[in-house]
Formats: sequence, structure tokens, C-alpha cells
Amino acid sequence: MKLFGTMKTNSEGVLEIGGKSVYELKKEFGTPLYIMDEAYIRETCKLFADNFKSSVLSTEVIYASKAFLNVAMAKLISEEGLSMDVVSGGEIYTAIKAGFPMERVYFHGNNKTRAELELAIEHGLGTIVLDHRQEIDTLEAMLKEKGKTQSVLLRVNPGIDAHTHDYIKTSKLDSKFGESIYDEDIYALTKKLSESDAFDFKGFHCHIGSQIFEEKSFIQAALAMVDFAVDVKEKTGVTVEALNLGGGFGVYYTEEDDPMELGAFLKHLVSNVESKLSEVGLPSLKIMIEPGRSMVSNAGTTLYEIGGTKETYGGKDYIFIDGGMTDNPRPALYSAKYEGAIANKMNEKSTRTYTVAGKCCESGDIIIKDIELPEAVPGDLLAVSTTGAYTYSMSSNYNRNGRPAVVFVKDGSARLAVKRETLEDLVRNDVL
Ligand SMILES: Cc1ncc(COP(=O)(O)O)c(C=O)c1O
Ligand SMILES: N[C@@H](CCCC[NH3+])C(=O)O
Repeated sequence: MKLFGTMKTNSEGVLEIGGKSVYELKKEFGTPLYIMDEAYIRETCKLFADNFKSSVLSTEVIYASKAFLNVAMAKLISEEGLSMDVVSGGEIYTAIKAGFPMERVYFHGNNKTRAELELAIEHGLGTIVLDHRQEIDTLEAMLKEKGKTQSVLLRVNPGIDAHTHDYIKTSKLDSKFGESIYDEDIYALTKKLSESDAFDFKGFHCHIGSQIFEEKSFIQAALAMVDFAVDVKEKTGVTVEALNLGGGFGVYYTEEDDPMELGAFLKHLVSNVESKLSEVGLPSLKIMIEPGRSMVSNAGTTLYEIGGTKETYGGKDYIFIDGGMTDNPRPALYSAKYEGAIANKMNEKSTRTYTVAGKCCESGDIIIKDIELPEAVPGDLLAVSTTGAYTYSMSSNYNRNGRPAVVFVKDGSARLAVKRETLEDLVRNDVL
């Protein structure tokens, strides 16, 4: 298992994160447990801020909170001076509860409800990223009724078919997100946005997909967006002030993944946009990015207790853990792969090939297939690394399992960010 951030093996051969051994964490918070390496998240925030900048363009790093969000995380992002993207009333409400500066919030989504739009308007949410024509009409009517003007971007689809899992591609021509830049109506739509009193039209947004490794796909999309801004200027006279280039930067989960070196990539992205703008003679504009996964994934580890092992007649040897697809649906959903280790036997040799199975009533509840580990016994602790993104945020109560607690660890101490769900929590909304 590759170690990230402050992860290390201590002198007893036990995994430590943020200066806390997994034994201490287990004792204090129980398992399963989401452990977030706070120093590493902050370091990554700084890496983005330090490298996605320009002497001629204004820049903004917007954390895509869908990857991992709770009040503690929203506070961290606010402290690091970054902005945040949200896609639901729940994410907006979390930002409000955290006292997040609402002018730094971007609201996305292909089907924002009226109630969500109301919440956004009422709390002075900075920018709404419009998805399609009907939504434009709905929001315009709402704003006119209130006599308000709202900053908006329009999500467009530059048709870049990036190489990733089908479920997380977002920019194909038939994608459910955004309007296509190849649709001739896009110019009339842009003109309408720029002329409406209800909107302060800033520009366009695109996002080509998630867990993408090719620098060229991002650069291609960014340059296509600049070309589109030129087109818009020529055809409508509207000056684009901002381009939000989305997120999607791929991360390491296993040796099969070869992520871009983020600092260098971000510098290339900015310099490519700078040169393109001067080549096409567009005035400087603001560029934004929206990293989610690459901000938090490698900073998260899930800790489980091994309840038992089973050697099957069919030849497969299982390790049973006290969590599974409820705290991490990604293997079942996308065949996602993870690395893991027996966290109290970090220095022991691997002697067995195991399949790590969760406790849900599903044969597909497998967290890791065919992993080489030392002999496991009940009571051992299994760490699964790189689980910071799209695990807690996609967790469920399937089989009425409670969601694990989330802790932030840093400099030898751990603070609870989200409490473990209790049995009482599981029936809280049931009408008795
Ligand atoms: C609009 C938008 N922005 C940002 C992201 C963040 O993507 P990632 O977590 O891959 O960086 C997503 C998710 O794919 C998205 O849909
Ligand atoms: N949930 C997906 C990513 C979706 C990205 C958001 N549009 C994953 O775990 O890989």
C-alpha cells in the first residue's frame, strides 16, 4: 500500500496517520472509520493555489465539495481561502452552517429544484452555473419576481471525449450536462443571458469528466473554450469575462494509475491559456478550476476491523470487514480498485491472497479483489488507502448500516468531524 501525506509505519509496525496510530484511533472512535489527513489536505489546497496562478489572468480554485463535504471540511476550505462548488440544497446548507463565505460558492446541477434555487438566492450564493434553457427561464422568472440580479455562468459541453469510466464522463455530445458549443442556438442563448436584467452573465463553464490522466484532454478543452469565447464575441458581441474549466484531475488508487504531476500540470494549463488568449487577441479573463478528487482522495484512509476470514470450497479466501459498499460504493459501482494493508502488521510479509468482502447482503460487496496480505486474524485492522473522495459522500445506509465517523488527524491529535451514526439515528425519521 502506497503511503501518502503523513502516513507512516511506526516502530511497532503499526500504521500512523497525522501522528496517531490506528490502535489509538480505533480505541477512541471505533471502526469503520474515515481518517482524513488534515495537514495533507491543507498542503494540497496550497499546491493548487500556488500553481494555478498567473501574472496576467485572475484565477480561482474552487473545491468540488461533492468529493467530500461536512462542516469541518467547508471550514477548512474557507480557511485556505479557496472557493467551493455545490450541487444540492444539502451542500448549500452545509456551507451556510460552516459560515462559508457565500459569495465564493458556485452552484451546479442539471436539475436544481426551485427550493434549492430559493435557498441559493436567499443566502447570496455567489454564482449559479446554469445548465440548460428551461432552467434559465425558471431562474430568470424567480429573480425578476424578487427584483434581484444573479451572477451566472453557463455550462457548455465542448465535446471532449476523455478517457475514463463511462459513468463519470461528462462532456460527450449526448451528455446530460450543459449545452453543446456546437449547437447554433448557443449564441442566441448567450445573448439572452447577457441582455437580461436578472443575470450578471460572466461566462462559461465546462467539465470534461472525472479521474482523467491525460494533460492533453484538459488543455484541449481549455483551448476549445477560449476558441468558443472568441466565437461568442464575434457572433454576439458579448465579452466573456470568465471561463471555469472544471475539475477531473486523476489520482493514484493503485499502481495502474499514473497521475499527472499536479504542480507542473497546473502551470502548463495556465500558460497554455495565457498564450492562446494573446494569440487570439482576447483581453485577459478570469479562469477557474474545480478539483474535487485530487484535493482529498489521497488524504483519506478507511480503517476497518477484520471480523473473520473464510477459506471457501471454491478456492477463494475472504477477509470480512465491518464495513463495505455502504461506506465505499466505488468498487461495486465503477469496479474501482484500491490498495490496502493490515494496519497492525505493516512490517509482516504478505503470505496470502485475499478478497476483502464487506458485510452487506450482496455478493458484489467486495472492496478489494486479490490482495496480497500477511495472515489475517479476527481483531486485525485493515486500512484501505486513498478513500478521501467519493466514499463518505456516496455512503449509504443499505442494510441499515450506520455511516462511520469521520476524523481529521493532525500533529498527533484527532478531532471528530462527523459522529458515527447510531441505531437511533437509523430510525430517526421512521414514523413509529
Ligand atoms: C461540474 C463538476 N465540477 C467538478 C467536479 C469534480 O471532479 P473531480 O472530483 O474529478 O475533480 C465534478 C465531478 O466530476 C463536476 O461534475
Ligand atoms: N462519484 C464518482 C465521480 C463523480 C464525479 C462528479 N461529477 C467517483 O467516485 O469516481
